[in-house]
Amino acid sequence: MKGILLVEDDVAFSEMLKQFLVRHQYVVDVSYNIKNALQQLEKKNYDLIFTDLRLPDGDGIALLKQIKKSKHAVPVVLMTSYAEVSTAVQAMKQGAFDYISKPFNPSEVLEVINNALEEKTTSVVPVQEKKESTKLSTDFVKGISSSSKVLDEYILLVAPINMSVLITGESGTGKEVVAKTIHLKSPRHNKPFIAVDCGAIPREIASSEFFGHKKGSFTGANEDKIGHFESANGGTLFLDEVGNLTYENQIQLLRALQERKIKPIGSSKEIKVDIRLITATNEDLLAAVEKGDFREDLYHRLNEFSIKVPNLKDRKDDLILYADYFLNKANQQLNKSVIGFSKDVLTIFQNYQWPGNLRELSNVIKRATLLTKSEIIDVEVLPIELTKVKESKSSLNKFSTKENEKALIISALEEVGNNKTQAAKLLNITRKTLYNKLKEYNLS
Ligand SMILES: Nc1ncnc2c1ncn2[C@@H]1O[C@H](COP(=O)(O)OP(=O)(O)OP(=O)(O)O)[C@@H](O)[C@H]1O
Repeated sequence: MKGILLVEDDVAFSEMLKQFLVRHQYVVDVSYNIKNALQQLEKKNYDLIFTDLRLPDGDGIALLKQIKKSKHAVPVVLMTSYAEVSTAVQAMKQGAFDYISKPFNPSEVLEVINNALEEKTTSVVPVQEKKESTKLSTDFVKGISSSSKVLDEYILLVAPINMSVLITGESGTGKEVVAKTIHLKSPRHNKPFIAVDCGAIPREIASSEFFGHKKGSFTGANEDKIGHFESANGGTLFLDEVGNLTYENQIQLLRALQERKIKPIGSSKEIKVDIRLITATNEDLLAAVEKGDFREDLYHRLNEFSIKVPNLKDRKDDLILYADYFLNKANQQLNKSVIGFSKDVLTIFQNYQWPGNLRELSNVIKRATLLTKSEIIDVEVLPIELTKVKESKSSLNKFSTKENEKALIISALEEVGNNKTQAAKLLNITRKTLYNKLKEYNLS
């Protein structure tokens, strides 16, 4: 029987989930905090870890990082509330297998577990091998749509020039891939490319993360630490989610960029640094400047050249190209040999809005590749949000009276366990519109 470690401090909830998993033939241990979870992991080998994002002595991402550092290649699934989904997406970048939002849908829990366990047994790339590979690769696939062509042109134009580049675009459009490609096409390509997620750094340690510190300079500084600026020296520093920097960090960043020098915390010596800065955001930074949340001088310093990465829904000509690319990648990762997509699947792909952009496409294809038992990916292995949107949309067109709209909203809410965000997605309307309609129809 497969063993699962459940890390969750809500005792009632963890007990309920444990019972559910035990009923499905898993052996389950529960830890209520990170410390205990790490002790458990020392004692026993688990097949899967299910961890809450918020724990009394840290967050699930800290636990994830520790596990990834250790020799156990155990998949980690994060449990989040809906408000934390963007953090969970970041966690997946750090190596989490998947995340699942509370309240849970039982079949979703079992599906995620099956995927994670299957992935563990079919994975063909040993974790160790991945870690040791230091060569940076981007796997940048050039699109064929007109907006992709403009994107490629801009990348080639700016790469050789030492300008700061601000990359904008929705989440999952490929901003980090664009940043790496610029670095690889620049004269700095043999030097480090350091990517930092500004949204994931706790504000108390941000200065030390950027500029480093000396041993003993503050409680917990047990050894000297090199900051990201110094690590990126000679190369490129990529700051993702730059809009999340605190005002204080913005000032420090601006100073470092202007003076081209940094001083680690607790050190009296300044260090010269030569970095090229690339930043990315999915927020409207100009609006943040207008509101006074982001410094205007820093904005101009970062935005010497800007590149907007288009949404997937605006480059539908590229869709099949990327779908094929992600299918090949999934085949390699999962040791499968799926050859393509059914016609219906391609139609659904073309009609879907892809709010999660290329990342969502990649995830959908990976899951479908894993689930499919035939050589062709067909509709039944697509996640519900893709297939239901089609149905809901067509029924929305058929029924335009208020009564039917009300019925449609009720059925969408029932389908997603009353979760408003998911229901709005299903109905293809914004959450705000959904709330307005709930009020209008007295459906609280
Ligand atoms: N041009 C591309 N060629 C191949 N794969 C791509 C391309 N663009 C994006 N991807 C893939 O899509 C996924 C999302 O890309 P990436 O992480 O760069 O997006 P992002 O815009 O930085 O996301 P976020 O805003 O959440 O940080 C990754 O798996 C990436 O490998």
